[in-house]
Amino acid sequence: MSKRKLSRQQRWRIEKIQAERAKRAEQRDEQDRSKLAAGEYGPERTGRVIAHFGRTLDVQGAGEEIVRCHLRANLEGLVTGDRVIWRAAQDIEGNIVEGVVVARSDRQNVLERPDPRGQLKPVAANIDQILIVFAVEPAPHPNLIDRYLVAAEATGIAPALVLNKIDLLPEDGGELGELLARYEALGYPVVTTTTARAEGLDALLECLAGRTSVFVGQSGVGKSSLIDRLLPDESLRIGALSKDSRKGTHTTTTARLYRLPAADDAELIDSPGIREFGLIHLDEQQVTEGFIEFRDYLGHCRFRDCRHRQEPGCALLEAVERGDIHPERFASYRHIVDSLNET
Ligand SMILES: Nc1nc2c(ncn2[C@@H]2O[C@H](COP(=O)(O)OP(=O)(O)OP(=O)(O)O)[C@@H](O)[C@H]2O)c(=O)[nH]1
Ligand SMILES: [Zn+2]
Repeated sequence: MSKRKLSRQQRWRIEKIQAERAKRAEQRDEQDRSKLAAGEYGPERTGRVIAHFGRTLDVQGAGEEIVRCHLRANLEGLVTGDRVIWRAAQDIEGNIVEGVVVARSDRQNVLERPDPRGQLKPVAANIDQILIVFAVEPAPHPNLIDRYLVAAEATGIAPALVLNKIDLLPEDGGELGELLARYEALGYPVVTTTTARAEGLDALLECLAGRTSVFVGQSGVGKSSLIDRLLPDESLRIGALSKDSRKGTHTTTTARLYRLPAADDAELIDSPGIREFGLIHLDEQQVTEGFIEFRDYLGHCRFRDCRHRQEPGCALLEAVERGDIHPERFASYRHIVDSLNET
């Protein structure tokens, strides 16, 4: 009895909070509308979302300025990396004090991850490449690299492989050298790095230049260390935050975009959610198409519904037989497909 009463009370409270929140949003939107109508906001400008906190965003304009903006009520689901149209409010001296985002530009692509209820939610947009980081220690399992590659291929964002901790690599390159050569032969860019030497990041900087990248990869491979080295200047990182967002830094786990002026305006988007990206759920077709060297053969099996297991006339099995598809990649494909049914 008392339990029911309590839950009704709780429900009432939740409804009340939601109603208040909606009312506040409506009021702010009303204010924005009248300010926009009164010309209190300046002309439309383009910008990029570099961090977001609910309905509040940090937007970087064409210059270096970062402006705390809020959203028009009709705009939902903006994420870090989105390109937006915004308008600035200025104080009497002409300094931009805040802004309002009025529209979102079309996305080139979007990275998604499941929320706690298992529904896919966007976490970042307009990314040029996914850097899959692995290391000499802990040694990578080829399956895991393939899994990341498949997940990257499914997003349509170009993957590249980064082998870190090459200071721990034996002189002859060992097995990893062979593994890298295999991925290079498939056409994937491969970069080797170390945070232990001054010049260890040169190749990485080159690969980052002029583009927007995200780092993904298993724990302990050195993603944080690489990012620390790329953004050595603390102020550069904090520079990505406008004044009041600094207070709330630890309360947000959303993605953040960093600019690296030293590398031809390379951009990095980082967040714990993105780092776990390889572990998203995929279906069998996505996995099959995610092995890029299979693409030439798909559709050429004798049976249209071929599962590429032991069917006669399977174009993939024949390609493995001929040595056109590496047996380890094929084994890895099997392994990943089989694991789909376990989750
Ligand atoms: N020898 C060597 N060690 C490195 C290198 N880069 C990073 N490490 C070490 O590897 C360990 C893990 O590095 P992190 O940067 O925390 O790894 P991470 O990928 O960010 O891990 P998560 O935060 O768990 O995702 C640390 O002890 C680093 O000091 C490297 O190039 N060479
Ligand atoms: Zn087949």
